[in-house]
Amino acid sequence: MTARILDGIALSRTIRAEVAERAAALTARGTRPGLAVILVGDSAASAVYVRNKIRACTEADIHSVFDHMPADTTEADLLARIRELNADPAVHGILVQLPLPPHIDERLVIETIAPAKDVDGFHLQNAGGLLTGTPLFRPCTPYGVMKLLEHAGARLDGAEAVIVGRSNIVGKPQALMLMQGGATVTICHSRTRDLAFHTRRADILVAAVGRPKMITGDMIKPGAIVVDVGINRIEEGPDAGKLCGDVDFASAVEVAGAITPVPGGVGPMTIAMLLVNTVEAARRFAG
Ligand SMILES: Nc1nc2c(c(=O)[nH]1)N[C@@H](CN(C=O)c1ccc(C(=O)N[C@@H](CCC(=O)O)C(=O)O)cc1)CN2
Ligand SMILES: [Mg+2]
Repeated sequence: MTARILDGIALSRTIRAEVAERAAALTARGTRPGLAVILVGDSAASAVYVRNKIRACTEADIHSVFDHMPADTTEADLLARIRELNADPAVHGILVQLPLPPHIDERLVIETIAPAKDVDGFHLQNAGGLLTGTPLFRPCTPYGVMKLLEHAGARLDGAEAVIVGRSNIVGKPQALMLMQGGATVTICHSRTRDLAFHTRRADILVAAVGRPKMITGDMIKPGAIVVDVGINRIEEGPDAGKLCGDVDFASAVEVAGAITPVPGGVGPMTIAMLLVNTVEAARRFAG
């Protein structure tokens, strides 16, 4: 049996159209939603993601401010810019593209963003809010995964969910969201013994480990929903330059019940949920 493909491009389009309607309604009431995006340095991948975020804002008629700062920007200058944006009433969401150059303390940068404008959901107040069930904003990638699962009709209550990866921006918040949805959650990581033992038990398997094609079909329970968060560029061979996920799609698609592709799965949802959070920030600002 071949798995159903969970199309993140189609769902993200629907969500972005809804966001555009909400943004227009807020603008008509005097608050045009605004997002500030800061990119530090010259990473080609980050530049693509940031460009796509700005384009998505334009399409939804959300005001955007883009600051491209040089790679040698000092931490103090970056923090000063964030403080300016914190005070700017035309900006409701602030996003600093990660990763940052190594001389800048990522945690300090995130903690400098006003929690009410932290549309990435990375600030400690939002991370703590997610832990207790009341965040202002949820991190966009795991939030997008939840929307994909909802759209796929996935039953979370009582399901075995296994996440491979324990990052602050995907693995950990994903675990909390799935647990709050009623799933029994296991988080696997680089020190997990017998990874396949865990992944084969998963009704819902989320791969967010950053290792190309690491999850193969034999590691998947027949009929499982497989969500691939990985975005890896293939370095060599006939597919050099193409993207692949953390899941070996060719073998996984023969076993899973449903699966997200890479590209075209979780990635577009990340951007859609950023717009959702931005409009929500503006709605709260407008009261
Ligand atoms: N401040 C943040 N930094 C980073 C985040 C984040 O949510 N906030 N997440 C990732 C990168 N990311 C968003 O910033 C992101 C990555 C990939 C995609 C995407 O749409 N991918 C496409 C393929 C795009 C391509 O061709 O390269 C897909 O999967 O179809 C969107 C957002 C790290 N940094
Ligand atoms: Mg650093």
